[in-house]
Amino acid sequence: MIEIEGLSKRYGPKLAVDDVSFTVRPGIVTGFLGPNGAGKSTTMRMIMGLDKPTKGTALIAGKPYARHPAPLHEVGALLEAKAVHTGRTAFNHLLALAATHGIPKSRVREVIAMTGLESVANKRVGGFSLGMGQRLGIAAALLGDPHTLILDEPVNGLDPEGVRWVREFCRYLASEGRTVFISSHLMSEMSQTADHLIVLGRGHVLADAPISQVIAGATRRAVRVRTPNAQGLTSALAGPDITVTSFDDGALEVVGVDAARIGDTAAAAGIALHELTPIDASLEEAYLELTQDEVEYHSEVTR
Ligand SMILES: Nc1ncnc2c1ncn2[C@@H]1O[C@H](COP(=O)(O)OP(=O)(O)OP(=O)(O)O)[C@@H](O)[C@H]1O
Repeated sequence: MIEIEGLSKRYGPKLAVDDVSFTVRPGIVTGFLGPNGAGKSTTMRMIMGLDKPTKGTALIAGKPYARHPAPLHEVGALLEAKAVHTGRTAFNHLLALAATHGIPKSRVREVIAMTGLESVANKRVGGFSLGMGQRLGIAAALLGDPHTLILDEPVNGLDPEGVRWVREFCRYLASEGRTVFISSHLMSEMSQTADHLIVLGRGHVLADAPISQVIAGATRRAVRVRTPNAQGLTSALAGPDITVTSFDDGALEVVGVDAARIGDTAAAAGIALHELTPIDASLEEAYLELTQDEVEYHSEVTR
């Protein structure tokens, strides 16, 4: 379990993390989602004791990282995934890490098997593909058999097979009862991996809920309507927070009222309907809607 309470981090004039509170529970995968620069890595670094909070606390199993006598057994992390440039073999790289933490050689073999690295265990890490490097990073995070796993953008840059492996492995680790906390800036990725989502934007928590709820809450529900009396229907529907947009092909898109109410309103006004179709925004649109005001750098439209 990870408990974050009133956590803030200031870098000079920049408040990278602003009074953030949430809990990451065991047994499920919790996704940490937000646009670039939202403060995800900074939060994860504070949890791991690598950055000092300006305010607030980040506890793992009830204690700050540094207060755990054997932190590797409590939490394993893959932060800022980058290739390990070393001439060592994967096995020796893990063995060196294990030795400095009093972890037996048998555990090195175990994590190599768990992460599917057997065939490359005796190859030099320097020549690893990004996908193999990620597996190695995850193997290192698992060395101490920790209850909590923190992975920062674990699928960034991976091919589809690598993405699927990380996704399935995270779900497996959670099914063993571990706390699994993974960050991403892609909603589509999280929607297939996480059970619960914490969405961050400009250092603030924008959502903290089961994934289905976040999607439902952020989804802009529109209804496509066709009628021979578009003008009549538009006036009959008029109301605060209801927008009706007409398209060249004669269709109307209504936002702010559901299909049933549109049908009832049309029937009451004696207006025929030729189409009444609810349209859900895509996942990515739902996420963009949630974070649109919170993106640090909007891309400039150039003409
Ligand atoms: N060491 C630092 N010094 C100054 N500013 C920093 C430092 N680390 C992060 N920041 C700033 O804090 C903000 C949050 O950065 P952070 O890396 O935590 O975001 P993120 O959500 O992880 O984004 P990304 O997906 O791009 O890594 C950004 O504006 C970043 O520029």
